[in-house]
Amino acid sequence: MSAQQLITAELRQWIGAQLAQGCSQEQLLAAMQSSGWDASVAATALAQTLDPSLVQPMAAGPAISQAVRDAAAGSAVPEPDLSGGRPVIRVGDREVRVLLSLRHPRVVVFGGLLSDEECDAMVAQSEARLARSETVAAKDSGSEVNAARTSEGMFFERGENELIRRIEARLAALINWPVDHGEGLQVLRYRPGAEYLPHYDYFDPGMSSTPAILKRGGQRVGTLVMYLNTPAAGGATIFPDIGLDVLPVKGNAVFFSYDRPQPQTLTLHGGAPVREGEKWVATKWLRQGVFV
Ligand SMILES: O=C(O)CCC(=O)C(=O)O
Ligand SMILES: [Fe+2]
Repeated sequence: MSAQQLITAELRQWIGAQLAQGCSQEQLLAAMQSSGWDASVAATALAQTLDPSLVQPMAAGPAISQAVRDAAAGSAVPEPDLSGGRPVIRVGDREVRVLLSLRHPRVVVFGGLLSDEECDAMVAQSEARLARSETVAAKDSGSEVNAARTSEGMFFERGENELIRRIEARLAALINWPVDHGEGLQVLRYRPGAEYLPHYDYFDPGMSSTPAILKRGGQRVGTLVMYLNTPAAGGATIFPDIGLDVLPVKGNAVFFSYDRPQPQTLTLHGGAPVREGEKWVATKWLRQGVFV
């Protein structure tokens, strides 16, 4: 059955009544989803109720919030140009290998994105700052303690130094997404036993903190996790919905994108426990707009 067949006049009337009673667009979407409506059908029904002239959910209507439009239509996302079918993409001075390409969810594994020297330099530059962040976290009665993530992390400022600028320019060319739409690179160090439990990288539309976060560049729509070393054992980046494990190999990277902040993107992922040695990654998160 098509989405339009499901969206009856009665459904739109009911949505209208909920809105009239003061229910927010986001609350209504969440309520419809939890009672079994497909997220994009629910968002389309809501968009059409708010603006009955809508033929396509993409059409802009002044009364429709950005979150609802994204849920209905899907956002633009970063995407490497693999159209030539070549196993190697030239970005600037570097040849990056395409090791795996999956359409849904959109996942691409790259080989040789970073040189060994670039990986070592990022580890060296972040190590001192990780040590400092440990001290802060310990003093500050655990505000940074997150049981789901047992790694330690730090952020580079975007464009912070020559190395970071060079890598950011390469990533932007690789996935066709402007440098200024990216957050600063985050480096994580996992010691043996450390892991990152499965999560989504987009901001949960139902959380009260999300609207303020979205003001700084919109939703996250893509992630690139770069491996700065090769752990002796364990530490794969896992995608439980699709049973994919990406083994960390120094200089390689896994990219994935998500056009809406919803589980149907199948982008649930985590870092499996490191069994032996350390694991170092640098993550670049891509936003819809300019990240400030
Ligand atoms: O460490 C990994 O493999 C995953 C990291 C991750 O999910 C993130 O940085 O958002
Ligand atoms: Fe993540």
